[in-house]
Amino acid sequence: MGNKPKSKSKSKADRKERRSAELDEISLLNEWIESQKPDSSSNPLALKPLPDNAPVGRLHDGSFSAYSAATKFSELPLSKKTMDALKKAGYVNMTEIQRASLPHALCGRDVLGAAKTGSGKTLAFVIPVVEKLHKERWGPEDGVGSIIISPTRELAGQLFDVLKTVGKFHNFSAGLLIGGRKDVEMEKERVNELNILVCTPGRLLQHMDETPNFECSQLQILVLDEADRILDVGFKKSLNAIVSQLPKHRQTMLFSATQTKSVQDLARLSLKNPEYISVHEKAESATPSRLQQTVMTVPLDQKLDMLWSFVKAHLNSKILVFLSTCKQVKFVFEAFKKLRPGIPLKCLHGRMKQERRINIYSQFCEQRSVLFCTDVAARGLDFNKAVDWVVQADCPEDVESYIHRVGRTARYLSGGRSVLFLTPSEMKMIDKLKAAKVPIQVIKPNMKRLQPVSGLLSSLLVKHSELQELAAKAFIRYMRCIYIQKDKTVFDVEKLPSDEFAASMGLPLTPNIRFVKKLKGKRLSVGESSVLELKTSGGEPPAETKRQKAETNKLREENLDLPAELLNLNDSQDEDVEKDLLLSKQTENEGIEKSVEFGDAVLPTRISKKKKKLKINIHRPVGTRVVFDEQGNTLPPLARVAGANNDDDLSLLDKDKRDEYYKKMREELMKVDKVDKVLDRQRRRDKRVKEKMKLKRGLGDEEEGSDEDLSGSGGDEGTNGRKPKRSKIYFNSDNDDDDGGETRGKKASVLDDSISLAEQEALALKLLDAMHQ
Ligand SMILES: Nc1ncnc2c1ncn2[C@@H]1O[C@H](COP(=O)(O)OP(=O)(O)OP(=O)(O)O)[C@@H](O)[C@H]1O
Repeated sequence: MGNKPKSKSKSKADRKERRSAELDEISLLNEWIESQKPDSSSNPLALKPLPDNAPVGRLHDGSFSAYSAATKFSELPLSKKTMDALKKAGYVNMTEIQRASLPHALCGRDVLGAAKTGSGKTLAFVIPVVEKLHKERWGPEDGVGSIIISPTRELAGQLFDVLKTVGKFHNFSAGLLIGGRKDVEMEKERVNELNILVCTPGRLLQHMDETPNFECSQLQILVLDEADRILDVGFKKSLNAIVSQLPKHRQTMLFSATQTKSVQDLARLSLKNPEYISVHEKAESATPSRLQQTVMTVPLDQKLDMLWSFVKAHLNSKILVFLSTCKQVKFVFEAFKKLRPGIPLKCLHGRMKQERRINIYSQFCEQRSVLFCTDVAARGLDFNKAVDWVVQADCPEDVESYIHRVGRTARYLSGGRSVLFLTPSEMKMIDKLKAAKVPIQVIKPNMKRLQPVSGLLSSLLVKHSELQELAAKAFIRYMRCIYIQKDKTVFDVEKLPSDEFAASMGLPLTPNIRFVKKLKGKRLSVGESSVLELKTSGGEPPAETKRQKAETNKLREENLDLPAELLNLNDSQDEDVEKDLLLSKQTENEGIEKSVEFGDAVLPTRISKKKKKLKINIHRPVGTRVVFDEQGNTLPPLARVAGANNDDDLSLLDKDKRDEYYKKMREELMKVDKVDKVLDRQRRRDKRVKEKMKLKRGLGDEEEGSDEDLSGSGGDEGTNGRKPKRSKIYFNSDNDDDDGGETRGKKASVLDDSISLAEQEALALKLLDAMHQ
């Protein structure tokens, strides 16, 4: 007891001491930052440039110098708490991007950081985020001080982990806000208490729109990881909406391996004289030097054979396989899984439930396996540094996409390998990669070792109808994806051998691809001479016609306004991307309708060919009713009820006639309603009578101790004075409907004895006939 006050005062003194040390540290940091401010006497906006390779450093007397060549974190003006956390995590030496950007970021400047994949960009922005709040002595009551935005949920989760590592000894509260999590209500209750948010754009916007009192007016730092992707058209609307709710006076940092320099983009974020730090701009290659990259030509109809052979030849590796659409990922995963290659297979795409996505992601981090994925896994993910191979089975949509995909291997100091499959019509991609300083080696596959898989797939598809459906959908989505690609010098859907491709997937017939037919039709209608002209001039692939281009652009715009993952374009990104949050009801419906038009993923069986296809107008306003006639033609609303046809459009009738018509309709409906009510009463009365009779019969049986055993399971169950099972009573009583309430025994005998099997069959056929008429 006596010791208590003593220890209390001791701990109080300790706290006081720690606090004063912290304040000293903060004032030292502020001093340093002050010393870094632009010279106000000359040009107030000019930034003091740091010389190459000369970030700040800590001098022997403990003060900071702007221009000493710091290579270790310990030489930076960082708080002790951050330093301790970095030390604990084993981070000692800085990577190039960290050395170059941290000094700028720590003194509050806006930063545009670019560095190769796997080079440590995450720490380059997480450290300043934590340090800024520490310096401002941020507390729980101060609300949201920093926001880090990521394009995908998995990446957001990963960034959150790094934040937890760096902020381990700080007292900030941080939250991971991503779509697909069910606890949004709980999130809403607690989000106002958070100091640092790591989020995807959709979820952040949801909180901005829906959470009472949620505000970010005190925001100090905004970070966009994979900035070029977030500034892309797919996130345009949500990002604009987010930025409009943030204070203009803040520090903003953008990081990516493929950084944007677009003035428009930067203007959208109101960056103030940002420091553009691109540490590898002068490097020989745009990709990590420890990455061996190869490319080979694979005809489309041999792609699956090649992929299967590759997987079979690398059973002890961790392999990431990129495909362009969710449906393909699903199909290849399901089909290969059934063929049991001898290595665990997994799949990851944006249409999976969030929980499963997280599980798959962490399983793949731990286990040697093959992960089939869309571009949802292309950016930022750091699968425990140990992916051996990145296989791009489908060509990426552009060079940036390629760089991010291959960047999932050869991270930090480790090595890795990648292979890109290109169809003969996509070979232009090689020139583009080389022009962007991607050192890629063209190799020839050893065809002798190719293990054809198409035959196996055919028999699988015969056995599993759901797989056949999936194959058809995957086929159509792939063709559609090529059709809407922007870069027509690489992607030309007309050059693809569609029949052979369908056959290689094991499909018995080529699914109907309406948009390709349309395209071909249009090409022909342009006139042979102009097509010939285009073909002969200069060996370049024929350019798009104006109309075609307009159509493709329209499709892309319509599609890209929605999150790409939702549309399965390249399914990129969260594509998440936050489909449930970003879409207004209208766009959501439009998306569905569009997929009706594109995705007629029906196997062209004889039956479906005969059917006349329904034409659904995708541009009709949401909520309008469409009525189809027997042939599948659309009729004006209520026309069917009125017995009207297309020519007799109600909208053309004048007001009086229309009113009269509606009056007549109302009267008719009231009559029908009356009849319905009478019938319903009758039906209910019958039911009650039947139930009463059943009950009576049941009691009678019990009283009589009937030996009758309808279950046919022997006398014991029926004769022990026990009540027969209710289900049995109901089974027999159903037949009472036809019989007008005859006794159970009699009914049973009617069914069993009085009609022969042949008679029963004839009766059933008659009934069926009557139903079809
Ligand atoms: N200073 C460091 N010392 C040791 N390891 C580091 C250091 N900085 C980063 N790393 C490690 O390097 C790996 C890659 O880092 P990070 O994920 O930040 O790369 P990135 O540049 O953001 O890549 P991407 O462009 O693909 O998003 C991570 O495993 C990280 O832990």
